[in-house]
Amino acid sequence: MRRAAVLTAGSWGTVFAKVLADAGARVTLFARDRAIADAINGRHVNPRYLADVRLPDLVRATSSPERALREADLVVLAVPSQALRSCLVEWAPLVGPGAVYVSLMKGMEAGSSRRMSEVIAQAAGVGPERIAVVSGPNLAREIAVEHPAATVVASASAATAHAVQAACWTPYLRPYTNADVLGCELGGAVKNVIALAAGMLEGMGFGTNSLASLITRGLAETARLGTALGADPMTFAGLAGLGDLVATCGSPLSRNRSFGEKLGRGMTLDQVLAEQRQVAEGVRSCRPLLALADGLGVSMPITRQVERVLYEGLPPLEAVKDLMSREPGPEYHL
Ligand SMILES: NC(=O)c1ccc[n+]([C@@H]2O[C@H](COP(=O)([O-])OP(=O)(O)OC[C@H]3O[C@@H](n4cnc5c(N)ncnc54)[C@H](O)[C@@H]3O)[C@@H](O)[C@H]2O)c1
Ligand SMILES: O=P(O)(O)OC[C@H](O)CO
Repeated sequence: MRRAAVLTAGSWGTVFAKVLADAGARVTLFARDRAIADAINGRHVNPRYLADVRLPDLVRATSSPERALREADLVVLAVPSQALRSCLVEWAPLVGPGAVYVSLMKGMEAGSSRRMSEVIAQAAGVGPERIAVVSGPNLAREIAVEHPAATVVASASAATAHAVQAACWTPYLRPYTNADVLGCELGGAVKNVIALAAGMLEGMGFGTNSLASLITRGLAETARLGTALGADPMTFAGLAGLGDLVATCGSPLSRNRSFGEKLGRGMTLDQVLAEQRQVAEGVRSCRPLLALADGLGVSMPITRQVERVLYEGLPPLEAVKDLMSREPGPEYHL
């Protein structure tokens, strides 16, 4: 039987712990708040993030990272992307030799523009064969109540990808493998920025044509950056690209979309941040993505406008006007 540690017990970590247990693993979920760990052990619910879904008996919780990581052969990481590096400074020395790291995160590190698998490799000092990334259209709430969905397990090592695939295959979650770690991670990070824009459109009262145009052109700029970095263009037509973009931009369950919707209704960045209880990764990933694009001379006009709304106070309607008034060009250009 596999032994998995999931760090931490936020929305997706808690639901993924359920997935792993439903697929047969013994799971220890690390909750920073001891009251959450006690509730999971006593009542099988996470009262903060998933109060109405019973977690399987195979999920146990602890507020000690050492206890969570002891004997784990899968180390599943679900923290806000900006916190990962400092978490690993504490956690990596507690991880056993040979354990596989699984990233559930969809963000880019501010300052370095590194992807989460790159942060893991660097901060934990492990090779790419010991790292996998799980990404796809996986709104935690829907997976929690077992609505059928698919996802991607990406790793540079086929053996690692297959092992993680087997570890999270349940009747309601169908994992596919992919060797393109870069493309899968970029798809997950950029879709959060595009979902902020989708929310803004909703907040401003625009309709389905606007949303479909945004999703399609958002995918175009994702693929432009990805291929310039060396990703497989096919990845962006898959679950971690188009699939996740459609799910996140279209669902009121998305934190990024909801965040954008508030901006679209006229709230400021600080006002929305003050209300936000869960992470909206696009807010902090926007600039590191643009830094990558600028370094390569890649155009990402939607991401650029989202950044201006977030950090320059540009009214969302002005951002739309700027996007629409650019010189029209061919649909496809690299
Ligand atoms: N929720 C989803 O539907 C979903 C689905 C797929 C991927 N993801 C990705 O998973 C990652 C985690 O998202 P989430 O939904 O679980 O977020 P969340 O906001 O629900 O939970 C974040 C968790 O991280 C912990 N945390 C916050 N700051 C921390 C810090 N400084 N150090 C250590 N732990 C800290 C919190 O205690 C909490 O347990 C994100 O990158 C997100 O994009 C989320
Ligand atoms: O709630 P969001 O916006 O972080 O999106 C959640 C997942 O990434 C959807 O696949």
